Amino acid sequence: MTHAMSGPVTLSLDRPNPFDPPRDLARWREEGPIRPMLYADGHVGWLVTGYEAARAVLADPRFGTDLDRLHPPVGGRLTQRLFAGIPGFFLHQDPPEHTRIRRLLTGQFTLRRAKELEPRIRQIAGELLDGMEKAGPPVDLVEVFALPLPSLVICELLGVPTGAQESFQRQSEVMLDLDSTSDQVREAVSGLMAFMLELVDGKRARPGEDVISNLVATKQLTKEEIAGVAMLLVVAGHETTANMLALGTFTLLRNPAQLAALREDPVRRAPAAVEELMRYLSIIHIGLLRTAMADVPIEGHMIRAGESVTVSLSAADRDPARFPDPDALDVTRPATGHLAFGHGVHQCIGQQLARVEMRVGYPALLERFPGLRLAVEPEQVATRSDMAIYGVHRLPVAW
Ligand code: HEM
Repeated sequence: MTHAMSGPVTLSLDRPNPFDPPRDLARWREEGPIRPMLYADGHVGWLVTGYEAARAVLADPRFGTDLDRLHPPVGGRLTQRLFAGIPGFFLHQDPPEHTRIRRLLTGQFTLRRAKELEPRIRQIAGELLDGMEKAGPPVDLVEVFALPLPSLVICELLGVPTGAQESFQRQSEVMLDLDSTSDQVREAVSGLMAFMLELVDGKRARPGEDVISNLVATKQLTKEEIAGVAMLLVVAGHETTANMLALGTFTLLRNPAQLAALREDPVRRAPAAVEELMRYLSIIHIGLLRTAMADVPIEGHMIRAGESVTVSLSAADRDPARFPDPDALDVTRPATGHLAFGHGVHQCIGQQLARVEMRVGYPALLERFPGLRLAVEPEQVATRSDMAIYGVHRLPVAW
């Protein structure tokens, strides 16, 4: 149904229900797939809420991701700005620069490569769960499992030597700590960058079988660019997977019928459940930011060169035109085609790895703790509605 649209809307990040997209998005999507929106700096850009329109924008090379041109839709600053100027940070580069770097990595992030890592991921998950069992209930699932799992996998991927893992984790912890100030994060970013530069030197001297050594071997990137790529992999692959593991577990614990369906055959049902949790939760909270680099007509609107566009993945992934009964969590539905990993040239390069981490992580957790439950009232679980990536700050659980 199409209603007459009023003036530009203002995006709220408030979620009346912790598992549903921010307020108003569903209503706005009903009114149309794209609409004018007031940005934090006072200029009027666009908000995309419909699935097809979201795909169209993300697939269109006339929309760019250059940090200098992006404007925050809400809040005073873009957290991404902390990474401005880091060479090799290709998430915020447009083709052909983006293509030059990304194509050197794609071969290392295939499904086959992710599957090869599966036994090691299973082992890491098992060891973390041993620690959790030993600690005894209650524990914070984020601290003991959801965050260290992707963190250790990234160490493995980048070939961070065992002795240096602690220093790496200390630096990335500050960077990812939600209570860190901008100054602390800035300091951690430069600390981690220094760590990465040293790591690249180490790999030049003693190559291994890891992403950094492989990038060094291509001889196509500078040392700084390789360190920047490594930095991006840490930033992009850490909090995202961690939040999916923790928020996904919270979601399952609050949907007992769905949890029971997954528990019936966790390993076989995990792949579909992971896709559905990805769709249902679509954790990139604000959405993906783009700037039009030319005039582009979309769904009857003309987006002018220079205007900002925010693509709300959480609204698109609940579009009833694409997913029947979209607000119902159904871990057995075919949810593929969701946009939670993005779409187009920037579509998540780590998606197969993230999938394996989740397909291993959820069943391992559920099988180890058949009585897993929240250790606090659900209302007491603090959600990250103030962060770029949605999730939970802590998830106290018992069993
Ligand atoms: C559940 C976990 C994850 C989610 C929800 C997620 C989501 C996303 C999304 C939506 C994008 C597109 C951003 C855009 O178009 O502006 C993206 C890009 C990216 N992701 Fe992921 N991601 C996850 C896990 C990972 C992992 C495990 C890694 C690597 C180890 C990773 C590395 C990257 C990189 C490097 C990019 C930039 C790609 C480019 O610009 O070409 N992600 N991710």
